[in-house]
Amino acid sequence: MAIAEVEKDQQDRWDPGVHSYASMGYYDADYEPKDTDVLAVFRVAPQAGVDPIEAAAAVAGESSTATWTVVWTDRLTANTHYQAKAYRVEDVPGRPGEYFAYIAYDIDLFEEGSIANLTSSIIGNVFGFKPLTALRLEDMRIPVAYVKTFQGPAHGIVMEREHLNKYGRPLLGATIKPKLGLSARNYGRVVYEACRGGLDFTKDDENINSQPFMRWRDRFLYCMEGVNRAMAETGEVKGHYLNVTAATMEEMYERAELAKELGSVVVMIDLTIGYTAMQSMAHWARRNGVLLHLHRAGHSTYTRQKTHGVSFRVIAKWCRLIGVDHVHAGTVIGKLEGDPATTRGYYDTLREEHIPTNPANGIFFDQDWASMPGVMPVASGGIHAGQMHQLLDLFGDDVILQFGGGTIGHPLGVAAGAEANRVALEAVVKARNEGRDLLREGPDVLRAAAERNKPLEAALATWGDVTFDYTSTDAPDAVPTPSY
Ligand SMILES: O=C(COP(=O)(O)O)[C@H](O)[C@H](O)COP(=O)(O)O
Ligand SMILES: [Mg+2]
Repeated sequence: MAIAEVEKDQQDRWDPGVHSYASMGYYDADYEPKDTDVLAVFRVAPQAGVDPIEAAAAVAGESSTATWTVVWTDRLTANTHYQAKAYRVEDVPGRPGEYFAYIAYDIDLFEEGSIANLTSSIIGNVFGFKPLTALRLEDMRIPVAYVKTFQGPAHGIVMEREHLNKYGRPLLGATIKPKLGLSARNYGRVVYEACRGGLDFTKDDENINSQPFMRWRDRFLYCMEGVNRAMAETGEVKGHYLNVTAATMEEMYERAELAKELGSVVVMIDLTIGYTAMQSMAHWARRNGVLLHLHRAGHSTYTRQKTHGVSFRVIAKWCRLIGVDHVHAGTVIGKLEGDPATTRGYYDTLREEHIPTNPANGIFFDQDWASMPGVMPVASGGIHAGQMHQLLDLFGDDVILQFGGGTIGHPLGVAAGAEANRVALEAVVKARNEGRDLLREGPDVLRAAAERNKPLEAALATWGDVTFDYTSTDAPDAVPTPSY
């Protein structure tokens, strides 16, 4: 069924049959969004011949109350109240055939504190709608009234630093490699070496759960042995993100309980477990005083392409509401996708209290978090000590810098790899605090530190020139600041 054309649709709103979504009230250019509305901006690519306004109205309709034909039961409801309204439709600069559709949803459409419910509306059916060739959810404004119905981060950045007693610098971590195949005792040895060498955290990889080569209970025991020995030696709080991702909630709770009993300061989940499971684990983490790390496993399948899917800035917002303490948010300079401006937008979304509209960073709406604590972003994926000055310049202090290969691949061993990262970090933080220009002087600062530290010297010699220079797939469009 083709969607009817707006201008030809002269039927009465309640005549049976198929009307344009616009004429049914899902487009209203005069609508003034209320402070309590949930707002969304979609990138809409209509099929040839489909009017962009009607496409936007269809997105509003299919993501709120509408179906393809008039239904008389609408008249049993306050239908104009419940209808989402597309209130602005604009060309995307430089991208013919793509439009930004701004849509307002009344807060009454959503269950309090439920990302499952929010997403079943906003990204429920509409991405498969035939009149569109592609659709992308670019950004959302979550109104304070709705923010207040969510728990938010189990602890947040401030409390995490207090638990760990670590201030004034980024935290350091490493993902244990190889990703799969190590036995539990060897795995625990890597944890110990990396933590005693100077890292704050080590981490299970996203696909480490409970496989035949290493069952979860054995992993937990040997990892915590490594963490405890490293804490005793260094006098610092250390942690290993014990991944509790499993097939059922019951199994995840069982694993998390053992992690807590063994004294772990942190547990980990993967995005693949789904929003409801993430929320359950965030509540568990708050109740039990254990930090919650989230690996965004799988996100690139729907975040990376500019024309279809969901921007990671929206996923970041959902994660803050859900209540994780850490989430991977990109490195810009590492092995995985990350446009600098777009990535900055993710970091702001996770950490700041109030984020103003900023099209240069892909931020379409003002977002007020109403004192909800910030999430610690994690920069991870193909980074090494030779980039420490760039990482500090890009992300500042409230970030976890994770070097998996860049610790465990060190030619002098795992502890040396960790030490190289810690020495590099402390050298660039000191230089920054002395007012030196990190981007210009960073390489000299690192070289000077390497003269007094063999592990850093070896790290720079091994990886100093390694970069991943590829074109980003998701740079922001040149959008003028909206004035909704
Ligand atoms: O295993 C790694 C990194 O290993 P290494 O440090 O050896 O490259 C993580 O899974 C990625 O960082 C995920 O990507 P993102 O952080 O972008 O979600
Ligand atoms: Mg990984």
